[in-house]
Amino acid sequence: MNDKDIATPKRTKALLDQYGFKFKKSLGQNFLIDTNIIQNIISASDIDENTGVIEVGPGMGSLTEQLARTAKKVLAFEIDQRLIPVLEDTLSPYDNVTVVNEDILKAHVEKEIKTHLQDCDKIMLVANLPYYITTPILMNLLENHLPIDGYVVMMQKEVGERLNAQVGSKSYGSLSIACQYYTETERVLVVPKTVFMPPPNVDSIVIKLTTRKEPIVEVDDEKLLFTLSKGAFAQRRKTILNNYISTIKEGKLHKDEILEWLSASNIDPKRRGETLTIQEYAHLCNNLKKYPNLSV
Ligand SMILES: C[S@@+](CC[C@H](N)C(=O)[O-])C[C@H]1O[C@@H](n2cnc3c(N)ncnc32)[C@H](O)[C@@H]1O
Repeated sequence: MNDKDIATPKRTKALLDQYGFKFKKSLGQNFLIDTNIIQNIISASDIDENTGVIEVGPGMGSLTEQLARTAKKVLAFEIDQRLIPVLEDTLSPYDNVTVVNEDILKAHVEKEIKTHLQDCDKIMLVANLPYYITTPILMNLLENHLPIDGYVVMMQKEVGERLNAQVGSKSYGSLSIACQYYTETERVLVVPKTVFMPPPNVDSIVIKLTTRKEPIVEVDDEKLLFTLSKGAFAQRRKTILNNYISTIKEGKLHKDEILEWLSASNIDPKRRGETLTIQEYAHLCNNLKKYPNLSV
């Protein structure tokens, strides 16, 4: 770190003035202005000179420049065309960074990894995410089984708590199940609003997700596992039976079969979705095929 780092109020303001840049709230533009937080993110990421890093939303390059100093290569996706000349300027000292001016939800990420990061031993995704699309970004990358070993990502605190929630807790839901199916999750640090320009309206958290080498549960159909866990939380206060009566096609007609399926999976129909472990959802998922009338 040095006094020319981008992640300081002084340098960030100077860049904003130089480029006449105005933040777009709709793109989740809250830039980091604290080098300590960036250092914490980098340390949690276990990056070394053989690591390839993917960054979503480099902004003006505050995190990117520190990643470029630590990793072998950085591949950054930035949707906002106005930031491209700023990044060309701020990242000019580094020849190991590629900036792709694309929407991360539309980009062909796997192809870009093959083109730019194929000679890296390990690939990490490290980002201060645009909060309005945290879940689609992560789910898209996880569901497509991209070759990413882990993720260290800043997001809205409430969403981070849902990703990392344990069974039975208030934040536990279908997002916790989906994330924990693919990764081991860990809370890194809670971040105050004051380290951003402009400060966001919500608190933030950095979460680390380590991709599992082997799935935590064996299921015949991953999508069905997530559909069933979403269905169980359709109305949090309802029992699992009542939620499945409404989410399963013609569930009212086939209530007895739903009861049979729950019983064959050792699930008490009066339980609520938040009390079921991922192993129990996997049971439900693998048993469903025995009940041809029950489709979701
Ligand atoms: C929270 S800011 C982080 C900026 C910078 N990394 C920092 O920490 O200072 C989110 C960044 O994501 C970019 N962004 C928003 N939506 C995006 C998308 N769909 N694809 C790629 N980048 C996006 C924004 O333009 C912005 O630069």
